[in-house]
Order: sequence, then C-alpha cells, then structure tokens
Amino acid sequence: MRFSRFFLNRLQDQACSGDTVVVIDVLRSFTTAAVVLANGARAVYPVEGVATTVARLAQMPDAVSVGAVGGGDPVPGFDFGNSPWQLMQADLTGKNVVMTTAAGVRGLQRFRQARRLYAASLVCARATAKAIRASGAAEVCFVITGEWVDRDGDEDIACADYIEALLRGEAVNPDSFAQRVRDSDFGRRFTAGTWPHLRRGDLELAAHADLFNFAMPVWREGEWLVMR
Ligand SMILES: O=C(O)[C@H](CS(=O)(=O)O)OP(=O)(O)O
Repeated sequence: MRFSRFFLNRLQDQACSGDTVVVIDVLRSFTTAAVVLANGARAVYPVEGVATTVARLAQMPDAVSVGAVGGGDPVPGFDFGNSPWQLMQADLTGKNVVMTTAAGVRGLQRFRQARRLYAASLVCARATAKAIRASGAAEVCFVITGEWVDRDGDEDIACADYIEALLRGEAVNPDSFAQRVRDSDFGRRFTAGTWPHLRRGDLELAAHADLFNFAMPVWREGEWLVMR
C-alpha cells in the first residue's frame, strides 16, 4: 500500500492520487460526525456553506442541524454547534443530520469524486484502517484539514500517522497520538478558557482513540454526500 498527504489549506500545488482518500478532521468535524452516528442518527449529510445548508434543511424539515463557522463558533439558529460533547448528550435516534463546518466538510466536498472516500478522526481510527484494508486499497491519500497559518494541524497529522502505522502493520500504542491531539495548537485552545465554544469535553472526546468501532465511508447520493 502506498501513502501520500494533502494539506487542504496550503496554496501550493499538491497531488492527492490514489483509489482512497481519507479526509481527517479530529477537531472537531469528524469526531462530531462519529458521535452523531453513534447516538443513533440515520445519516449525516455534510454540506458546504451555510446558505446551501439552509436550503438543504428546507428540503428535510425533520432534520437536525449542526454547524460551525471558521474558528468554531456555532451557526446562529442551528440546533447544535460542532460540539461532540454537546451531541454526546443528545438522542438522535432515527434522525437525519445536516452538518456544515469550515474545514472538515470542505475537505469532503473537495474530494467528493474519490473512488473511495472516508471521513476520519481518532475516535474511529482503528476501524477506518480496518475498512481501508478490507477494501483492498492500493494507494491512500490522507487529507489534513486542521493546518492553518496559525495552527500546526498536528491533531490531524497524528491521526494520519496512527492510521498509516496500522495499515503498515506496525504495533502501535494510540496513547502518544492522543497526546499529540491534546498538545496541538488547536487542541490547546480547548483548555485555555478563552474560547467559550471550544469546550474541554470536546477535546477529551476527540482524543479518545478508538472509542467507536465503525468507519465513516462517505457516499454520493445525487448531488449530496452522506455518511451512514
Ligand atoms: O468547529 C471547529 O472546531 C473547526 C473550526 S475551524 O474551521 O478549524 O476554525 O471546524 P472543523 O471543520 O471541524 O475543523
């Protein structure tokens, strides 16, 4: 199996070749999406942009809305912010969830044509590696969504390192990768006490390696993407 990395927020030309694209967003989109699915949601629809999300919600009047803008503040009027801690306490049994976020969802939409597309985070990392191996993937591209000019994105790089190590068959302990999530530039904002919408509970969940034993393949349904 061959591996490459693509940094979503870098301007220079980068290639993301291969049969499998794994978009990683540990803080917080795909930790949130995993919690939503674990809490019984029927489906998560990742939609780019608040206006398009509002239009999608108008087509699905019973859907639950989850969203945040760049920096992590919730979208006003939505049912939930991009907070796994908040969603962990919600009963979402049978619900459709429409989700918009500034980085993770954008990463999925950018690679929506990939032959096999996964959303991944540390909470489902081992299951993601298992699913990729079972698919017979030959070349895997990891998309790092959390690196910005003011953030190292190491929470996502750590997750990519962990999944790649598992796919290489290495015997790895997830603890050091979880610690990198806590120590990352963005991770530290969740304990600084100066970002009211970035809760310590979100970070603790996001750093809980292999909390869930399912992967999150992303499917195309007409013009929409969906995770089930
Ligand atoms: O809501 C979040 O935690 C982040 C904020 S930002 O876009 O990284 O500033 O969004 P996400 O898409 O989950 O990375």
